[in-house]
Amino acid sequence: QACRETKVAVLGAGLTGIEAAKSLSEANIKDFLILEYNDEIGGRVKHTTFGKNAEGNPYTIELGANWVQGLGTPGGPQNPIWILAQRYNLTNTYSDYSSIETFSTTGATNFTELLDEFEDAYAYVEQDAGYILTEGLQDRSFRSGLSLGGWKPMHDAAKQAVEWWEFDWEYAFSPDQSSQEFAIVNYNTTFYQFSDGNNYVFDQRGFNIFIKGEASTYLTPNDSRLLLNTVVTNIAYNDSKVRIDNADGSCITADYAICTFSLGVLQNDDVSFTPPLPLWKQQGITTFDMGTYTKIFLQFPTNQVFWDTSYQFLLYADPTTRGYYPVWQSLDAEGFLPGSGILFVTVVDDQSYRVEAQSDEQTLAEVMAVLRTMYPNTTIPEPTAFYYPRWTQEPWARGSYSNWPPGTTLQMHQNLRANVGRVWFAGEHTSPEYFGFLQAAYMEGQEVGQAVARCVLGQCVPEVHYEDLRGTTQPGDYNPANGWTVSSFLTYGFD
Ligand SMILES: Cc1cc2nc3c(=O)[nH]c(=O)nc-3n(C[C@H](O)[C@H](O)[C@H](O)COP(=O)(O)OP(=O)(O)OC[C@H]3O[C@@H](n4cnc5c(N)ncnc54)[C@H](O)[C@@H]3O)c2cc1C
Repeated sequence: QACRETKVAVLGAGLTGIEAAKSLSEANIKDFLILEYNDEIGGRVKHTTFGKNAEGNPYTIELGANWVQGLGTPGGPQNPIWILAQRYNLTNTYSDYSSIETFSTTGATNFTELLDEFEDAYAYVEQDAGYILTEGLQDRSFRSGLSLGGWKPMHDAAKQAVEWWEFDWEYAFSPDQSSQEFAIVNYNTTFYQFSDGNNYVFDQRGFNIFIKGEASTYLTPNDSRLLLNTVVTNIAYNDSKVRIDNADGSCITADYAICTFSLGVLQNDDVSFTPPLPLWKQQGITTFDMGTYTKIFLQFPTNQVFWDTSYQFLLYADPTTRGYYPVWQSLDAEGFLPGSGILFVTVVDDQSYRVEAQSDEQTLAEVMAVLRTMYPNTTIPEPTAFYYPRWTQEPWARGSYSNWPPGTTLQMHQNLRANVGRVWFAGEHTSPEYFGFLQAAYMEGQEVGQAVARCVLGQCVPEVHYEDLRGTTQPGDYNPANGWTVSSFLTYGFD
């Protein structure tokens, strides 16, 4: 069977793929095809309908990305996602992390003073990470830094909850499982460079409207270059061509491919490569971690809302299990969806795997038991709607977003990022600075589109990779060849 031919096959229509094809288009390369597993563009920016409003119509809730993280300051650099959020008029509200009520097994219990204690230790970790980076020292775990900074939660449930809120809730992994150096880099490049604000998006058209908007700047409605419902199964490559085979038996031949599949998809062999990827590339893929972040949504009868709706966040300290239904968010709050009766709780990592493996009924029973512990003297009704996604079970995502384990280097990451001949790789996971965030996908998409456009125009510059890894990164290696574009010590946006 003859394969459909194109110059560039863009694999995946998440933010990275849509930005990559936009860059190709801007370089006047219009001969590309975008192949996408799902029936719409947007990837991990994904919503569903949930519950009912007063008129009986469903609400839209975000299952994946929910915040614009790090906005911008006047005169300072702007987060490109914040610019797009404004361009496409996304409905959003500032998340006020000081609007938090804390709970233990005896109900509301104020332990917010522990937040300051954690932040004192965090200041130590920041400084230590700075030494590691500027002196070319060995990276360690974030836990090691926190302990040296005097933060030792041990068996203190409240401290464990505070640590989870301050760390796991962002990285989807514990401090033990995370790089000290690169967790700080990741925080600084977004929140010190742009600004320390997070705005929660609850646009009823869905957050992915901005990605569709970006696509519409170069794709016509029903553009024949966008192939939805197309599941890639194999990527074959040699010195002159790439061939893509799909589950429906169709195939594409291209001069170049841009693979934007998530780290989880690459790690789980959902897509095979012929020949198998070289060892250095496989090492890059297996070294980094794919996290899972699960939001569990409940809607209660609006006349029986039992929590204090003046708070945005509720933090529960479970006495035995760290990360057991710890952070609750109220959407029934001023500036969000008042009167909605919607509350959601987030779990990550091993707790996510656990709830993914059990039935909705089992999870609901656990969630309700926790709520009844948090509000011991209150009658709590059963919810009228209940829903959560199972991210690791989605063959097109296999988790939520990537993280760097302890002891990592920029060179290890460059092996995850670098092209293998005519196959280029990009996604949130290929950004060494903004990994996990939408801005990572945006910038890496643009970058890879420009790089492949140069190839098509006969000026190809392959990306560097490293056959031998030596365990540390020397200061001069923090350069664009390794994907490093801004200093992680910029402080435009922090007060
Ligand atoms: C639960 C959750 C919460 C998050 N919260 C935030 C947040 O608040 N703020 C923030 O900035 N970021 C957040 N993120 C991260 C953000 O969503 C990602 O960084 C970003 O969407 C990644 O874009 P991408 O294009 O790199 O990957 P993706 O969006 O995964 O795009 C890859 C595309 O490839 C397609 N694909 C995969 N396999 C195949 C195949 N075999 N064949 C064809 N197509 C395939 C997929 O369907 C997908 O559309 C969150 C993510 C999750 C999951």
